[in-house]
Amino acid sequence: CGGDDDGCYGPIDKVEHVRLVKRIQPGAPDAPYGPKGPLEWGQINFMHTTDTHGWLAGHLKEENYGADWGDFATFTRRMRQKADDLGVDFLLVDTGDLHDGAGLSDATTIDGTKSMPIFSEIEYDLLTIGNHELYVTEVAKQMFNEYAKKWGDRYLTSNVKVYNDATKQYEHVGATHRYFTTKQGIRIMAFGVLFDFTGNSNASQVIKAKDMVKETWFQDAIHTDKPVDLFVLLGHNPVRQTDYANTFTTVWNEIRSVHKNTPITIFGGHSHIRDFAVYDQASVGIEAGRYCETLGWVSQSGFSKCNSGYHGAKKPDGKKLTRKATDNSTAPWAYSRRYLDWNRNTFMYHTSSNKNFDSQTGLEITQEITTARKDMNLGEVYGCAPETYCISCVPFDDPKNIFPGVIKPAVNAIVLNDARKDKARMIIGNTGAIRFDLYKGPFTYDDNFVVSPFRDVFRYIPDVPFDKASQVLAKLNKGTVAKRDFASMPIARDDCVDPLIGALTLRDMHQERGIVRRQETITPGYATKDDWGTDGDDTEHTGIPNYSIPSYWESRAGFPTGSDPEKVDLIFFDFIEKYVLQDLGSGFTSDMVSCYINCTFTSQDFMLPYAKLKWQDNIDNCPIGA
Ligand SMILES: O=c1ccn([C@@H]2O[C@H](COP(=O)(O)O)[C@@H](O)[C@H]2O)c(=O)[nH]1
Ligand SMILES: [Zn+2]
Ligand SMILES: [Zn+2]
Repeated sequence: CGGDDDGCYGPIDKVEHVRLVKRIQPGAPDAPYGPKGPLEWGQINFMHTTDTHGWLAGHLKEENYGADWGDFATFTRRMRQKADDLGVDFLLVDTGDLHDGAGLSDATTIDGTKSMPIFSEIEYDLLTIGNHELYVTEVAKQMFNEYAKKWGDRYLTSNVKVYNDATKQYEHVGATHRYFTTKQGIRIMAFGVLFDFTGNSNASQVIKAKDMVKETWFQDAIHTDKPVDLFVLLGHNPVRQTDYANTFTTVWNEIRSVHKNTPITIFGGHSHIRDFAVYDQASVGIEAGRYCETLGWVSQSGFSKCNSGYHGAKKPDGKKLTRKATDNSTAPWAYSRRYLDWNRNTFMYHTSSNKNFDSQTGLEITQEITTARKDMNLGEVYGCAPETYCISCVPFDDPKNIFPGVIKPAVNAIVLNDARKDKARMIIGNTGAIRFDLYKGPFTYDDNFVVSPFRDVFRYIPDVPFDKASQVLAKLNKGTVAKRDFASMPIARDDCVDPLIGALTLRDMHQERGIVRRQETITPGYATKDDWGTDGDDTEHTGIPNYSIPSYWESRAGFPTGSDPEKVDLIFFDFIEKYVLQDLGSGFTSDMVSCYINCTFTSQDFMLPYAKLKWQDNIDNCPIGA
């Protein structure tokens, strides 16, 4: 086990490369199970990213999601070129949540200082803002002052304003909307709508969708005299209409009330799932998962000289799209959708690029990531985790679940105020603060942020009667704080083949050339079910078990043996302080709450000391395990 070549980490001084997993080379024997067939190109083609949360280095411990931002840059350039060759349109869209999930974005004093310049090297056509750009004032200002300016009218924040220190007013971060004509003549009106988010700092304002649609600029935009061939609705906003956070429907209804037949194509996010929802025969929406695991693909045809300004000449080798949004559609629009696994094998396959895949720009971006990771010591190993612990692949009380397996023992051991160490204590957190599974093997500085990226301060109320404190967890879990809907997370499914894709010929050709090499077994991963069924995943997977977990966890320490204490120190993240106080009930007020260790000790600070304390066995010879 001596470095990145054999798939293992070395000791600290050797871990300095971004490529902790092997680079997948064409035809390599361990290349992951590959895409099922070529993409169906339409007259307009979209690639979609969302909820990247700083994962620009790719998944260093999961080969199937191992491509980095440099590989992605190369892929997007090649796809754009391919679109030009086919004489069709290609638009690249991102729907926000750029921070909070990886060391590259979160290990700097202000989130994003290193990751955002790298993120913005991709030439997106349309972008919008996520809630994670609004929790922290400095981050909101960074978006307003730097990236909104850089992205100009491509950055659509229809219902989000940030306080401008110069004008002393709240102003839209980016543009409210964009009207533009594509290379091939499609005239688009686009909006970018964040769900009705309320957890933002006072540096920003989020206008509720129901109010936004009444605003003059919006009414003017949907009543424009200019011809609109296609509405594009992007948003950090779940596409599924039944999701508690969905406000696309409000905006969609307003557009539809004016434009009965104009197609509306939607790009969503926030719920971290792969999803595709059919709104009506002229409207579909896609959501491209999370954390640089998924790249969403939607293509659309049906534009003609009679119904649009389209003048493109789709070349005969592009496959004609035939799938309508609904079975009984009489509209001219046909679509395809696909969820691509984020790895080099996928990227090479879809660009038929074999050994020539890499581009100078892509390699330079990879190098920037490598340098940034090195400067930030992200590869530094703090311990050797003895097991893999997951958030939801086993039941919540299973020893291999990350909460009983790691988080509770870690806070019990590390979150301790010396002056109060003799007091019994209860620590309560929201499960949503723990963001990713922890893999057996080297636990790096980066992994600290991957597992627990937020700077949520541990606060407490001293000496809370145990009978009151012990009721809080159950009340929180019954309460109003919205729980993420995991309904369409990975599920097992039957084998399936998209009947409309004449894929095998080209695929076989690729296999002969060694671009894709199939493994004997299908690997675990996303097995998505959406409004069109189960044929959306570009690479088939067996699915991963997904157990529902409660919204909150609790851990107890320093309790007397065999009995309950009279009083406890009740410790919790400041992020949930409001709800804890509500559930404690009368007699408990915010002036009773103070920082537990100090006001800078946060949820970013307990995992590294725990790894140093508990996971030192095999530290110099620590293989990555399953
Ligand atoms: O300071 C924070 C901020 C957020 N959270 C958790 O994150 C989710 C929202 O994440 P999305 O990626 O937007 O879905 C929020 O519900 C919290 O669970 C946090 O714990 N601390
Ligand atoms: Zn997110
Ligand atoms: Zn979000």
